[in-house]
Amino acid sequence: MKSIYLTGFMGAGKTTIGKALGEYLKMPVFDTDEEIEKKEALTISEIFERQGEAYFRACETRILGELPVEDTIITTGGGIVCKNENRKLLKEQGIVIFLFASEEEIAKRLERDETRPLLRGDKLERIGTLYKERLPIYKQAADNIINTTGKGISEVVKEIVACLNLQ
Ligand SMILES: Nc1ncnc2c1ncn2[C@@H]1O[C@H](COP(=O)(O)OP(=O)(O)OP(=O)(O)O)[C@@H](O)[C@H]1O
Ligand SMILES: O=C(O)C1=C[C@@H](O)[C@@H](O)[C@H](O)C1
Ligand SMILES: [Mg+2]
Repeated sequence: MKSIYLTGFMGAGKTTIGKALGEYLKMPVFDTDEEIEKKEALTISEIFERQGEAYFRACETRILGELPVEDTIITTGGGIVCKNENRKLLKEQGIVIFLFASEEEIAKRLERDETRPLLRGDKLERIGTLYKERLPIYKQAADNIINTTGKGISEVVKEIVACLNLQ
């Protein structure tokens, strides 16, 4: 089977759901953010501060080209779909599942988070701007959309399994 890519906004639950899905399906899971942090030996925030966003985006494209394209779950960074080159790689290499959550739910989930560099400053304003910009891109790049709003992790995992006909 082609690899499964989870996409969506920061806080959509890609990393959390991906790990649970991997356990459920007994499949290996890679998270592009975690892989980049390991490779660079820096946190995402440090990469943004020291090398800038453009460098981080180049790391994302490189890692997409290196991760397995079969029988693997790949949880992506929230901005991976912003580059046309990345959207092409996702479409060619795997099944793309967009984890949707409402803007209000995202704001609630990330209320106390300070790790995401793009949300520094007025967090609600940053979420609002990026959310509106990106929502059509996530939709356009997706093979399947799962609404996670108000749902628990195991419920979302079961919906993904059902939509992939893997049960
Ligand atoms: N379905 C859910 N219900 C409630 N909380 C959730 C759900 N999914 C994730 N969360 C919580 O939201 C927060 C962000 O989740 P997570 O880190 O998995 O998001 P992400 O999509 O990987 O974000 P990023 O794009 O920044 O990597 C975590 O605290 C997680 O526990
Ligand atoms: O939405 C984004 O652009 C980001 C999401 C995170 O997963 C990280 O990749 C980083 O914080 C940038
Ligand atoms: Mg994540």
